[in-house]
Amino acid sequence: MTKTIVVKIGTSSLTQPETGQLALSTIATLTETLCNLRHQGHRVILVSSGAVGVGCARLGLTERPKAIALKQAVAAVGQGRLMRIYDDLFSTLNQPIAQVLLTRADLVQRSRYLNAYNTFQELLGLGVIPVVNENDTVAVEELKFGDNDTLSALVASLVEADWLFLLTDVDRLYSADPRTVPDARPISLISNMKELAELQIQTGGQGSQWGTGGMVTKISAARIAITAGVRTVITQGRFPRNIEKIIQGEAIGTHFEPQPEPTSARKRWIAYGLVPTGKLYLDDGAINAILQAGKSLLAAGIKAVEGEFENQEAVQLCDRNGNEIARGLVNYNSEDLEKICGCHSRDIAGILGYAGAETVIHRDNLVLI
Ligand SMILES: Nc1ncnc2c1ncn2[C@@H]1O[C@H](COP(=O)(O)OP(=O)(O)O)[C@@H](O)[C@H]1O
Ligand SMILES: N[C@@H](CCC(=O)OP(=O)(O)O)C(=O)O
Repeated sequence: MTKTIVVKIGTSSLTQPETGQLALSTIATLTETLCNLRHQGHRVILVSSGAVGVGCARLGLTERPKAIALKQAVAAVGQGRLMRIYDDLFSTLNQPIAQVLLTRADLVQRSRYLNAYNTFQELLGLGVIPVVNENDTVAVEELKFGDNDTLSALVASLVEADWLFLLTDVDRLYSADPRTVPDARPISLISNMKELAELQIQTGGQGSQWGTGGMVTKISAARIAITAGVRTVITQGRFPRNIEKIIQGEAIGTHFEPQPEPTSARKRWIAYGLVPTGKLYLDDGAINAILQAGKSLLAAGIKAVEGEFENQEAVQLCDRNGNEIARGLVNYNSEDLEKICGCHSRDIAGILGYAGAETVIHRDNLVLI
């Protein structure tokens, strides 16, 4: 049966750790593997990091740049070279590819989100393998994916993929960073997010020298993907042929089982496509009503409002300690919400001088995180 498969490869797998030079044999094997998957009839998307790493190698820089403008310039150098290499290898195997560079803003606006969806569908329908990266050269700090783990999960969610493979430089997820904790326990399967929370995995710092997010962004990417019904696997990039073995049922890497009933596409867009612009702190009654009874959020349950936002923007809903429990689209801007928080719905019109919505966030616009 045709499956949609998203494969993300990180800089740590694409380059030699010692020299920063490209790991050509890995890239070639990855290319062959993805072509095999295409021949088996699957729809394939590659999310490839490496623009900054390859740009650095080209320019003789020995460290990942920290200054934003320099990083953006280096990415512009590296992205072209990266695509040339992919195009050479895929063309040798007669496989057409396409470059798709996205920024966060492309997924925030509903019309652009749907446009991106349509473009992916066309490319996949044409038998093309889209090669996706963040458009690092133009991305502005406030509207960035920041790491390609998140980007790949959002792409997998957008196209409703069956599989997301996060290829990295460790063979799987461990209870702690195996580089610093040698007796860390390997984890093969995570059946749901509650189980993940109970495992209390330590993720340490930033990841490898050239990587961006480390393990923490892979775990949050897995969370986004499984909510969309995408089975997610963290496995080693050095052995791309394992992708085929995993699809055939071999227990390699760490598997995150997809949520049995995926959240609807619109709610996923609210939860992960949009960038929240404020926070609402809720009392225990409101938290219960949302979590247990699936109710809408009323002004009476809001203890405090943080940030500046307009009506219909996305906000985070938090407990008293600031832990996020849900996201939603607000029916009031932050200024009005400050005035009515803690108040009964019947008093809103009197306080604001107009009859607004009865709910602050209607349950159709509210998603549990
Ligand atoms: N709990 C953990 N299990 C496995 N690896 C971990 C864990 N915590 C941190 N890491 C580190 O995450 C690194 C991979 O992240 P990163 O360097 O960002 O890779 P990539 O470039 O593939 O995105 C590993 O090299 C490992 O040292
Ligand atoms: N967009 C950046 C990669 C960002 C990123 O997430 O890198 P990595 O942690 O190596 O997957 C680049 O192409 O260099």
